[in-house]
Amino acid sequence: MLKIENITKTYDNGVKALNSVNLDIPKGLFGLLGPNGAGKSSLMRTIATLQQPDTGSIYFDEINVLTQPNELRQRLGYLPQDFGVYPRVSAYDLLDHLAILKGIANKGERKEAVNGLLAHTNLFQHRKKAVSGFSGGMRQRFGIAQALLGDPDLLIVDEPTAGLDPEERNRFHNLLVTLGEEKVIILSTHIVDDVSELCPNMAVLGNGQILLQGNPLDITADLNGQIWRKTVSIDEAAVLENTLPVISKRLFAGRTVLHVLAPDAPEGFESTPATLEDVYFSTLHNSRQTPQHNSHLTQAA
Ligand SMILES: Nc1ncnc2c1ncn2[C@@H]1O[C@H](COP(=O)(O)OP(=O)(O)OP(=O)(O)O)[C@@H](O)[C@H]1O
Repeated sequence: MLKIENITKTYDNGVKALNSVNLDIPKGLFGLLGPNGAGKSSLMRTIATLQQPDTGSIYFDEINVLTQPNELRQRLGYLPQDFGVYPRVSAYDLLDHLAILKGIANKGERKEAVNGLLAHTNLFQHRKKAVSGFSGGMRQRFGIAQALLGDPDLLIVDEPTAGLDPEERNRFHNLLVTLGEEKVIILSTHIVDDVSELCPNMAVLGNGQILLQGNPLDITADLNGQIWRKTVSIDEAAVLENTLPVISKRLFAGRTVLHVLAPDAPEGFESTPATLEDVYFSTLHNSRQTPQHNSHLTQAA
């Protein structure tokens, strides 16, 4: 269990990236969802002991993450958002090199670990190819392979599926689900489907604050009966946006589909089942309307 309490971080330029963040993260896949600039990477880097917060504490089981960073690193695997190491050396050699850096000194043990991880991430048949020639999906799977060196029980993956094609994304999801059976995995993303497909627990981070947390099914069910849909022209959408609480606007077959959050149906709108995307957009919408009252949106996990 990872316990995050009252984490706050203001950078030297005055940006308050994290504002009293509290989270309890159990074993399994945990989705941390938020728009660009919400503070996800700041939180991931703090948990990964790469930067210190101004206030607060983080415990992973009995380890005090902020005062015992080396102990945490022994149990941590991290795939950063900008894992940019793609040299012209083979996947096997690069992973072997990273295994040495991770402290796996014994040659036989290292060979077993490296081959095992390449097989686990479906890269064994590509082990002799240069990582620089890998596709986006293969690179991300290689990134996971390096994060899994030393068999960590806390795994942090920051925006891992951005830029992957649907097949690669699916394969990557299946890999995460298998790993989630025995580890705490934090998946930081701005892609709602990543969370709805994978995570039994999640939180929404906006403007450095936890706006909502819980089980995706439960928090989605809470909105049922309050989401209304209408397909309109672009001009009509602009008018309705000024008069109704529109939480999302997306294109479908060249037309605009509006979703509105309201207790009763606005004229011409029909009921539609709530989705996690509705939850996400309505949470962000509400926090923008009343930024000073964000705390009332937080639900118990
Ligand atoms: N080292 C830094 N120095 C100053 N400001 C920073 C630094 N790192 C991040 N920020 C700012 O802190 C805020 C949160 O950024 P962060 O990268 O944590 O968000 P994010 O949710 O991961 O978004 P993204 O997906 O765009 O990276 C942003 O306003 C960003 O510009």
